[in-house]
Order: sequence, then structure tokens, then C-alpha cells
Amino acid sequence: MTELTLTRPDDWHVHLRDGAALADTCRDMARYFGRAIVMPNLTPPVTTVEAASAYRERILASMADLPRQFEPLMTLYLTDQTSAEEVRRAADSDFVHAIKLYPAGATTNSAAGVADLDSLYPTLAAMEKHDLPLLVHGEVTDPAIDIFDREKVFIERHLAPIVQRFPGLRVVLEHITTADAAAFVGETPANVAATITAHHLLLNRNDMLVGGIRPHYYCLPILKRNTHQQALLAAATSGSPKFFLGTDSAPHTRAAKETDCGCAGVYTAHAAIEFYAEAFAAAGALDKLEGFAAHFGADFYGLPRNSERITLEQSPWDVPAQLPLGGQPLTPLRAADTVAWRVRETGA
Ligand SMILES: NC(=O)N[C@@H](CC(=O)O)C(=O)O
Ligand SMILES: [Zn+2]
Ligand SMILES: [Zn+2]
Repeated sequence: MTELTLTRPDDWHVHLRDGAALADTCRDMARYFGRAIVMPNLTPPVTTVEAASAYRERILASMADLPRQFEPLMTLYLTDQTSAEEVRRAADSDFVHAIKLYPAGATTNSAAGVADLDSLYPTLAAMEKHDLPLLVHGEVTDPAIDIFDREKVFIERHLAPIVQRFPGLRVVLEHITTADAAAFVGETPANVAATITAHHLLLNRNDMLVGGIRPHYYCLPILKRNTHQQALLAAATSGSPKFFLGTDSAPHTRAAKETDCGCAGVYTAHAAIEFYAEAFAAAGALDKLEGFAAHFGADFYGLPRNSERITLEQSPWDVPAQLPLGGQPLTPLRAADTVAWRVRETGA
């Protein structure tokens, strides 16, 4: 297969950032995605429906001059203070689609995240009642737990009890990176799903650490060994509706990545659907891309599938060495290198 026409895809996990960066992140997202679940980890975080509304307006304003726009689907950032009343307001709004749980200190801008998961159970009960999905950065922050084990331990200590206690709560385990996560999600009922990034399908920790350290591959959850990469590929190409596309495109300036203590995050929005096409084609499963990229996420969120279609073709193109991020240089995935697939046309 050297060509594939599919329903316009959506991105169910992206970081657009704010301010001057929005023009760049939104331009890249609007290339081919129909919609995107927008992460709330700004500084300060997006913790209220009111703040989400204002953020959405800034996103839309940044796209005013683009030939096509994508629809931003907003999320709230769960804190120890999130009230059942705010959950109801979010569920009643037509633009907040989920609430995101960051364990405090687990990742970029998560300092305001949740310190005590058990005390949140009343909030989770409200989310279950109002049918508002819980999105999870699934890593423990316990300093005793090795960074490569933090996802697996989070599932055992926190996610399994939540899923057990709230059987009606829709849960997305975001950016899964391990065979353990794929197995857990695979075994749970249909209300539990997972997103998978392109970079976790294309890379493993050897790519990051052998022959020199590549800071632009550093993200959280951190890249794991190749057996986990293979398990993610198997899950993504399985045809199971529990696994769908979430780029976790997470831009940081080159200066913030190439420094003594570099930020976590890989930027993929400039070539996202093309990267997934590479991964699926290499696995001999291009026929499974449409469900993963364009059907299963919409179905899970209870939104209509997109009606337009795009065509991918095997045809290499070059990624620039640098892209702009609000006026600062950013090093994107595959910088100064080639992407094997491109989108040839979009149409009805
Ligand atoms: N994935 C990352 O490595 N970084 C994300 C945060 C996140 O999704 O955990 C970011 O906001 O930079
Ligand atoms: Zn995360
Ligand atoms: Zn993320």
C-alpha cells in the first residue's frame, strides 16, 4: 500500500501552549486534524470552565487567518480544590469535554496537580454522575519508584482502584508507554481507553540513549525498551476501539530542551498524521490507521466522526532543522530529516 484515503483524523491529546506560541501550534494542528483535545497545563493551569472558555477564545483567535481551522475541545485541570459544582458546570458546557488528572510533580506544569488521590473521590463521583471523562497522566511521583516503572506502578496503586470504584466513569489513560498499560486497558470494560503517541510508536529508549543522548526525544512518560514499543504497536494496530490517536505534541523551545535540566516533551504537530502513517506502514497495518486516527476517539467521546477525508501517500519530504515557537527556535521531531508519508489532498 502506497496510498491511503481516510476520514479526517482528530488528535485526542495535544499541548497548544498559550500567547505567541498559539499561532505556531495551531497552524500545525490545523493542517489536517479536525478536532483536538487541548491539555490544560498552562501556567496558571486551566481549572475552571470560565478559564477554559477564555483559553478557547485565544485559540480560535490565533486561527482566524488560517485557510482551515480545527475545533479545540477543552479540558479542565483537576486539583485538590476541584468542586462537584465545577464538574457540573463543565458537563453542562458544550466545549469542556474532559478533566485531566496530573499527579502533582509528575510532568511539565503539574505542580498544581493532585497530591492526594483518595481525597478526590467525591469529585470523581461527580464526574461519573455527569459522564465527564477523566484523562490521566498515569505516573506515580514516589521518589522510590524508578522512572521506567512509574506508569506500571500508577496503574497498580491508583488507576485499578479508580476503575474498580467508579465503573461508570469514562477514563483515558493518556500517552501509554508500556506493555503493562496496553494489557490493563485491553482487559478493562469499554469505558476505559488509552491514547498512544506517534513518537512512542516510532522510538524506544535506545533511540534516545545509544550513541549519544538526544534531548529532543526526552518526554514523559519516558521512552521505554523496545518490547514495550512493540506492545504499543500491537495495541495501536489491533483494531480495538480502546486505543486511539493522541500525539501529546508538547513543544518546548530548543533552549529549554538543550540545557543542564531539559524539559520533557516532543513536538510532532508539524507532521503528526504522517508519523503515524510511517509507524502503521512499517507494521504492515496501514488499513488499521483510519479506526485509530479518525473513528475510535470520536466514538469514545460521544462525538460524531468527521465527514471529510484526506489522502496519505508514500512520498518523502524534508522537515526543517528548526521551527518557530512564539518567536523562539524549536527542534521538531525528525528535524533536518525526512518523513516518508505526506498528505496529498483534502476533500469531501
Ligand atoms: N509529555 C511531556 O513530556 N510533556 C508534556 C506534559 C505531559 O503530557 O505529560 C508537556 O506539557 O510538556
Ligand atoms: Zn502527560
Ligand atoms: Zn501531554
